[in-house]
Amino acid sequence: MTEAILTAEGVSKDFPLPRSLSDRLAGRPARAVHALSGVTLEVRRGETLGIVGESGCGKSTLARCLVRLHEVDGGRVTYGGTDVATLTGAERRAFNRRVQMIFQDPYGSLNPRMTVRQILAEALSVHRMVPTARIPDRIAELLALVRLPSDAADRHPHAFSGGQRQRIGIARALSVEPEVLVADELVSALDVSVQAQVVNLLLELQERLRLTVVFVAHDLRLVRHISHRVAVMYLGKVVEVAPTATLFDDPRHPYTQALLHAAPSLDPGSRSRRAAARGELPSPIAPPPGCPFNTRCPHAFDRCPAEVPFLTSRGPDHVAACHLAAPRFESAR
Ligand SMILES: Nc1ncnc2c1ncn2[C@@H]1O[C@H](COP(=O)(O)OP(=O)(O)OP(=O)(O)O)[C@@H](O)[C@H]1O
Repeated sequence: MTEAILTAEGVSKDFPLPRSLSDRLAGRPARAVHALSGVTLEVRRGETLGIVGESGCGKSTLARCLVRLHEVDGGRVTYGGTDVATLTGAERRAFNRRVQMIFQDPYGSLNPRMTVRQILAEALSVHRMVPTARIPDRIAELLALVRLPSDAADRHPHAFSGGQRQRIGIARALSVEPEVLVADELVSALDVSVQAQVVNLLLELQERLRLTVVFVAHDLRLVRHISHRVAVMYLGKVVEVAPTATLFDDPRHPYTQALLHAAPSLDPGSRSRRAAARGELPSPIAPPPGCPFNTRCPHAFDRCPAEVPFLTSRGPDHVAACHLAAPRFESAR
């Protein structure tokens, strides 16, 4: 089995809510959005790990914790076995270089006043990736790597289409020779035809450069196409992780089953999305006790609201957090 390069171990992240005057006068305690509650997940060297789940389940928060854009409130994130919260100075800079995030919105992350050459030169110089004299050649190599023409270097981001801007974002991330790319909804804002091109480019780069990729998306078709393994999140928790084919052919968690059932048809023109399960998604401010899915689960029984299910083995490399047919005495992960 491949080594874990990046891990979340019991990671929790809360976002405190502003306390109103009436709350304070009434002595009501401060409340918070529990975006992540005890998330445990490993990212293995050289794999593409897909992370899926309904809007608001904590995918982006987890991605940001993995690259340390958020500090965690509980648990820890490790990189190469070291708690990333303990990294300072040169070690922190090395982590920032080796673990890169690519964002959904290239408008927001590419400086509109800089040319592509300036954007890439800045990334190359900040981390002193190549001698100054080598920068022009390296920029040409990076543009070729993401299949942009060499004259792209002297244009500004607004001169490009959405898909091309995402290629610039990928080139910038690759300029610092990362080990891990965390892509958060990389292609959600793009047209379906362009999505496939950018995802196929990422797939090719992942294999060619032996990158480790965390691919956060709500589009199950894309996740299935690109991922070696898939983690399913619900209300701030990971509820199932399995190799891609296993997850899609033999989902064990009732939430995963509902999510796959509700997925839009494989017709690429169809972007319709149904709710993944009956009933309302509970508020992450007050998640239900026990299994987070118990209020919507068609199989819930008395143990479900009473006891939090841990991830337990369901087959080779396959875990799910569900009391149904869960081996009772298996150790919690
Ligand atoms: N900076 C923040 N401040 C307050 N609440 C936040 C913040 N970031 C996320 N949240 C809340 O945390 C919860 C999880 O959000 P997150 O964006 O991680 O989910 P997501 O699965 O990525 O959703 P989406 O697919 O819509 O991006 C949501 O209830 C969200 O409103």
